[in-house]
Amino acid sequence: MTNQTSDLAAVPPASQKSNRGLGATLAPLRPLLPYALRYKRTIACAFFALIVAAGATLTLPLAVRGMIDHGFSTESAGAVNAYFGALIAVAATLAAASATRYYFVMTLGERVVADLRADLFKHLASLDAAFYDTAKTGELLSRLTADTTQLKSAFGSSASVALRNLFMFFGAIVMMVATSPKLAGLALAAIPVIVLPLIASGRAVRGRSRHAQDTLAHAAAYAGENLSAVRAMQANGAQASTVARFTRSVESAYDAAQAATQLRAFVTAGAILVVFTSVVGVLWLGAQDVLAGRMTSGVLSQFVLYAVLGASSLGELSQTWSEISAAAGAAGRIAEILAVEPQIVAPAHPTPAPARWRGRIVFDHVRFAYPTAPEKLALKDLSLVVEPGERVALVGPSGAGKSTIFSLLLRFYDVEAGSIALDGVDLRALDPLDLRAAIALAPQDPVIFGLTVSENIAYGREAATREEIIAAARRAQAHDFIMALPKGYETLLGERGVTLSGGQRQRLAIARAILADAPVLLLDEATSALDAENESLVQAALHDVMQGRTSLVIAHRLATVLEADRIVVLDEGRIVEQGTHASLSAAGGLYARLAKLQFDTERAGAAA
Ligand SMILES: Nc1ncnc2c1ncn2[C@@H]1O[C@H](COP(=O)(O)OP(=O)(O)OP(=O)(O)O)[C@@H](O)[C@H]1O
Repeated sequence: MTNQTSDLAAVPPASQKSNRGLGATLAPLRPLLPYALRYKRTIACAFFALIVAAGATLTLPLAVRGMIDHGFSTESAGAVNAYFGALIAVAATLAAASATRYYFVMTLGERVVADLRADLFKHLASLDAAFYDTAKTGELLSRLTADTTQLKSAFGSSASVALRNLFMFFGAIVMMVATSPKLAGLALAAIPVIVLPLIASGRAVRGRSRHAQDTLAHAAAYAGENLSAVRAMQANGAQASTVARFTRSVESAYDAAQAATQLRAFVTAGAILVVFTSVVGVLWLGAQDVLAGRMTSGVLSQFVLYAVLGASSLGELSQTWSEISAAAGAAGRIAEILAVEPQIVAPAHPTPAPARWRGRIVFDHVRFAYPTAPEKLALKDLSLVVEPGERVALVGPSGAGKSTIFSLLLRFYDVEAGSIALDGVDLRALDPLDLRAAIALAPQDPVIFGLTVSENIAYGREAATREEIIAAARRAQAHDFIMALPKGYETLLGERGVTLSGGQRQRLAIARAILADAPVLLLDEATSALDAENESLVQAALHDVMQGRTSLVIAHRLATVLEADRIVVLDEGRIVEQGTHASLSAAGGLYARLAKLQFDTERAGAAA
């Protein structure tokens, strides 16, 4: 199979859509709405708390005014206590409402993101081989984790901060008008002067920070890819160049972020200057009114407090706006993945699987090209019948199409022309789950998961009992080495556990296949030479697992081809010869040449 090469330069340019309006920016968040709407009660509680908190904040200036106008005068000394008491009450309400809002809003964010992550992974698991031929796992992982985390902050804190400030802003304006229509009119006239440049610069900031985010995501994907293949990187001596390339992309992410930060710094300075100049200007006018006796100092204080509340809400709004639009970007990326339709799905009315398959496989004039290389046929008009219980060895030079036969049988891809049938049922008429349950696969380099030995053997068959697992391991000649591991069947394998040798991994995969007890066995023999002991153990295990099953083996060993009922020789996507080892050797064709090359070396290797 081909490996996807990674290249930072090949990454598509960041989506630069900085000139979008409010609706367009928020549109990508819409698919997430159903997730939030599942929790209507939480939303209602958060909303209620939000209104109470905003209301409490807005009454503060009223209390302050009363305090200034009446609290300090000797004739109403008793009012002092009342006003201060009221202030405390307002503060207590504010505290309780803010805490409640925080709790419900954060809960909602966590809940929505947990649901979304689960759905996204379920969706990713359903996508087919063609999708993964081109997808970058690093980027998918970053969408599953980083993008959803960004959404959490949007759904949680940012949305609630934005809503609170929106409430506060309009509340403050209403109260300003109520306090002094004249001053309010003046202050409102200043708003466009403040807001318009803010909005314009906000767009620029957003564009730059999105660029920074995208650059960083690609750098992360690149790092992920290289770390997951760290041995290949080190073995090829590519450490220095990989590090240099990663450093370069991190630097360019820094530059992009720096550009956004600079712009934001200027915007902040400008905004503060304009806002405060306007407030001071209005205050000066108000002060004239107070001096002329047209207004009390308490009313002026109240007005100023509302103006400050309004202005700071506006400031916070502009800040959360950039966070929310970043989250909209993340939502857009997630929505893109959720929109990918799996190509290999069960038909509307799948043919039910029989209680027991016989295991007759028919390839009928199959033509197939991989979606990533549509012009290059991997199988050309291939026809092959494998009878129930027959053991067929597939032999052929590299790239002949042996693994492709396996992928098509497992229906990782659909054929372009012709058909494949199991016991007379076209694979496309079956539910892929039923089909795959009928097939056990032991690949050349079996994947060992970061689970215990017994969980690895029972992978995909969680219901298997301990006895069944041990019986399978015994038949696969794996029991003895497993018992020699530190914790036997409970030993943790994989990245954070014990590493197994090639022969041990093969036998574990064979145990997995035995436990699966499927009527069809697909086995890709390891090409790497095993030591004599492992070799004979693996052969014995294979002999056992092939009993009574239809077996297709990509054969690399003499012992395997000798044991096969039939050898099928493939070349360039076609069957060129069929027969037994003896007949094909005598025929002097491709098989004879391949066998001489490969098995002579094998004998020489065994003799050495
Ligand atoms: N995922 C893929 N995308 C595109 N082309 C592929 C893919 N996998 C295999 N091919 C191509 O299809 C052809 C058949 O490949 P296949 O892996 O079936 O050969 P093979 O006989 O199993 O070879 P080997 O013994 O080296 O594994 C080759 O030309 C290969 O480059």
